[in-house]
Amino acid sequence: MLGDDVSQASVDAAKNPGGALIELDRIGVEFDGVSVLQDLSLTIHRKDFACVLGGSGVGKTTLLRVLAGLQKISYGYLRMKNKALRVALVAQNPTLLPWRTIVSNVASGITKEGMDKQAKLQLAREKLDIVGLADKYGMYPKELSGGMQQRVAIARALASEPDVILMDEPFSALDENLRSYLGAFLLDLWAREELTIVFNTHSVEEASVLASRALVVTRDAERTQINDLEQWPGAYQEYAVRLQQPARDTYRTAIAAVLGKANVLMG
Ligand SMILES: Nc1ncnc2c1ncn2[C@@H]1O[C@H](COP(=O)(O)OP(=O)(O)OP(=O)(O)O)[C@@H](O)[C@H]1O
Repeated sequence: MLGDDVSQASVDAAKNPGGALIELDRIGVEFDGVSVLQDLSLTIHRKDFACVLGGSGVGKTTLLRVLAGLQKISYGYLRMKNKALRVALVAQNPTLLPWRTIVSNVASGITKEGMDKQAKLQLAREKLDIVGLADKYGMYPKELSGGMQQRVAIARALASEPDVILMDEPFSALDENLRSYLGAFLLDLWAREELTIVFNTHSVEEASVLASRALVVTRDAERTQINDLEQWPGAYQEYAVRLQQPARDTYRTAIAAVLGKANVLMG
């Protein structure tokens, strides 16, 4: 039994060596007096790959917008690890500028002050290399497939060198094969670059593969709750089994074999 805040804090620190980056403390969001999020608490830790599941309209996008600082909260507290914490958002559809080349689109995501154009383009090329589009710098969005365009959007998010990347159903508009491929790709990137990701999805399958933490949002008349999927009874339970480490490791080994980077994923 934990008697005080200090012992709770030390348990949390041991469980989450990455430390808390963003904390929502009993927050609420109302639109014209209608509650969308109520009394919701959530902590995002460094190196989380947190997948957020929940029915349509439960408030997942609103939650991401709160974490991104784009949506004002009506009450409660939002705490960031520090004022300089950077957050990037990747939307469901890659909103690239059609008249700009890929590298220029990625460079447009760079927020660091004092960088000249050449330095920005160099950084953009590096990010495109990371997402496997080194040979596409000079192309235009319409010349790329949907999956490639979404990788450009990910590169643009990476270019802002964010502490947290928020992704709102980023692969849901893509076909099943591409979706699996990009899921594997993102998992590899997360491990390699030590990213912190919050990822909204409708797919329990997708969450059970990607998540280091899978969260389920539910709401009743008084509260919006967000719980770890492992603790969630009922419909999600059968999937929770897949989140257990041996199954995840097996899956990752398979992905790693495909990507030829077993050492990275399993390291
Ligand atoms: N700007 C807004 N003004 C008024 N109501 C809004 C606004 N944005 C969202 N809502 C309402 O808030 C609720 C939650 O919307 P949100 O998009 O966050 O849900 P969601 O879980 O992401 O849904 P989906 O999975 O279908 O994308 C919905 O009822 C929506 O109509």
